[in-house]
Amino acid sequence: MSRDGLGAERVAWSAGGRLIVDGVAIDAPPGAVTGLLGPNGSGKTSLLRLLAGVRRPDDGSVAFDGTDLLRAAPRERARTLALVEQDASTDLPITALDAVLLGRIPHRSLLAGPTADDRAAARDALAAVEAEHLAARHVTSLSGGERQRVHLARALAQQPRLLLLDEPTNHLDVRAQLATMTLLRKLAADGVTVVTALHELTMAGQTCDHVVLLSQGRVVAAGPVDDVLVPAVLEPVYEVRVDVLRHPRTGRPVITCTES
Ligand SMILES: Nc1ncnc2c1ncn2[C@@H]1O[C@H](COP(=O)(O)OP(=O)(O)OP(=O)(O)O)[C@@H](O)[C@H]1O
Repeated sequence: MSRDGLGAERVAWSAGGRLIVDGVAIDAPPGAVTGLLGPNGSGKTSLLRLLAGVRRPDDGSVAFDGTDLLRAAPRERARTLALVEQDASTDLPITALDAVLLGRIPHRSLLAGPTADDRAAARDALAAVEAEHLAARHVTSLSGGERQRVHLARALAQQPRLLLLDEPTNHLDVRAQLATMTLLRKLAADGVTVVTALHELTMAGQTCDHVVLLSQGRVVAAGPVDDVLVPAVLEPVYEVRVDVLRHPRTGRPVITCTES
């Protein structure tokens, strides 16, 4: 496969005797933010873990910039992609700076400690998520939102070409949510391929270029936000009444949901 960005085909994974991810195909181009949407249990987290190589699919292929990610060595994969997991927890008694420095490991020789460049990259990553002030704090003492920023910083320090995120804003206050989505847009503008699971449909409408909508482990719609974030597509999947308004300044979709 030779196209740029992420290309997954026929990805399937079963667990507990059930097909959880059912023949999923995804195309996520570089320079774009692709949103992964779908109701609870539709398979977003499972799919992200398969794409990241945390789990191995039972079937299908996952390629990035023409390289087969499923066959890539773990270190090569860690230099290519970073996954920001939902509610990732760390019980290690390490500081936030040390947690972010973990993101530098794929970039240095196995036995070497962090270099001055690694420390600078880690501090830059903490600054990018407005968490410099947390550098010396133990991660176990951080709030949910603070921890979420540190996990994102760890992924940024990894300097991935493919960034996969699982609901990266679910613990963040409104300002931090907006800052995170602005950061994702900036990373995409710098050429990173960004794929993020989201629950907030309006946030997806304001931030994403493309969206992939999952239901019961299958892709039920994929394409530009204006094609997918429409009542005819969303209502049967979420089983709510959907109205799509236009944001007065951005012109992008604002989605309101009411009980059907
Ligand atoms: N290891 C597992 N064993 C059995 N079932 C699993 C396993 N992992 C996930 N599932 C099931 O697969 C389905 C999809 O789960 P997944 O976490 O991928 O959904 P999701 O779309 O991320 O959901 P949410 O929006 O609630 O985070 C769920 O029904 C879940 O219970």
